[in-house]
Amino acid sequence: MKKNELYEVTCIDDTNLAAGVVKVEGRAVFVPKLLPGEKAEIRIVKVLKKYAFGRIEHLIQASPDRIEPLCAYAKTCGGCQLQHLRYPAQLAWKQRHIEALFPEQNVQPILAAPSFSYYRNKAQFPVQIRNRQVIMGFYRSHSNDIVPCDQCMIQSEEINAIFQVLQERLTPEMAEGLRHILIRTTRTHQAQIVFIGEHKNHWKPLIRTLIRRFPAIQSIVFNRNTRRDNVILGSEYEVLYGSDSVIDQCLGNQVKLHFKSFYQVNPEQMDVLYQTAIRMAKLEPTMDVAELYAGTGTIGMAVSSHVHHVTGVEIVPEAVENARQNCSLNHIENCTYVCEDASVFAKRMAAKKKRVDAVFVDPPRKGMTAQGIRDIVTLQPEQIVYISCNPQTLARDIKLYEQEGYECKVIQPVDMFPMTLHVETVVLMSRVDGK
Ligand SMILES: C[S@@+](CC[C@H](N)C(=O)[O-])C[C@H]1O[C@@H](n2cnc3c(N)ncnc32)[C@H](O)[C@@H]1O
Repeated sequence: MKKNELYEVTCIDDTNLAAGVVKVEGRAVFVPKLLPGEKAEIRIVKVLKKYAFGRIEHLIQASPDRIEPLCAYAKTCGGCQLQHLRYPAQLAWKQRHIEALFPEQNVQPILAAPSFSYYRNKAQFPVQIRNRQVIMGFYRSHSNDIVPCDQCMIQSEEINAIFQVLQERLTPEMAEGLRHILIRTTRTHQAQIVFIGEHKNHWKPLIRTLIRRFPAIQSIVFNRNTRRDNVILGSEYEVLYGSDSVIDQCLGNQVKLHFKSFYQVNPEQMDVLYQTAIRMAKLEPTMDVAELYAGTGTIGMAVSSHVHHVTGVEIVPEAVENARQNCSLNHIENCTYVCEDASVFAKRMAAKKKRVDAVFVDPPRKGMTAQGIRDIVTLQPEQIVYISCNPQTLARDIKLYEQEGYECKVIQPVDMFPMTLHVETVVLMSRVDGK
């Protein structure tokens, strides 16, 4: 097999990155977006020792699950990977991949999102200047090239509208030193814009236009980031209009959100996710609960009415401040928030012999460390509810919990991210008796 050769193939399987798998001369070839059962002519683009990569030249026989993507940029933009699949087929794809990762477990049918377009409340647009022109959009897959686009079909309509004005008005002088523009919108019709870059520019006329056109804007911030890595936000910032936060609503609670605080990106499915987690845990009014990786306290606040006390732990100081403010905004008196590493907190609580009946953990994509899991286990909670946005790290971590004396009762996938490969999963684990 050589680069550039053409082959007629039938797709026999697919990977968790939505690449079809075909066999050519006994060797596996991975072909992005080719679906199982499809016949296609493919061109070999890269040959390695044990496998190769190809791309679809033309489809000979398309799957009934295939559709023409709704988004004009689906072929070039790396943001969505499943636009070529009907929504029910996207759900089936996610279900199949989760079941393959957890073959022995009780995996429930995935909870579908009520809408598969315009659902996201936060976008981070990279900004570059090319040939004296400002380029904004999303990254091409596996690249730092920006695919310029004037709208995104998974971002909220408000984000698209603000983005369009920024595209019209942002001159190369204004964009000099800028790296990203973050836009966040809320269900309460508030909006926030964060200009992220090395230095401020003359943005006053642009800001005047934005706030005149969009009364929803409550917060415009400049965030200085001079780092050379791919971390988007820097530490220093200056409020240019309004405040550094917006206020949203989640399950009847007001949620103050600093621009540095994490918040779920699909608000409708956020409610479903948290309700699922609360329903799974058998909560009782006498229970003391820990909420690890708490963000702005959204889970803890929703849990608080079912239990005696919630202690939340979060490492980002602004999010901890939000969690505390959110409890006062909502007159919740049985939640306490601590700014600390989750596993240091667990170790400290175990040393104090603090009783914890149930633990909610919701770590970032990289999941937990083995030591973090051992530290949580030293608290010996009856139940652990693990919320994860990365099934691979979740599968790894569940094995560690099982080795530490917990059993996995139920796994509930929730589709938080239609059109993309990503999926959120809630798992209930309980302590095996006698350990
Ligand atoms: C996936 S978010 C979940 C936040 C929150 N539960 C929610 O649903 O909005 C993970 C959170 O963990 C926090 N975090 C990351 N590393 C941490 C650590 N070592 N200890 C405590 N919190 C951490 C992040 O700042 C982020 O707020």
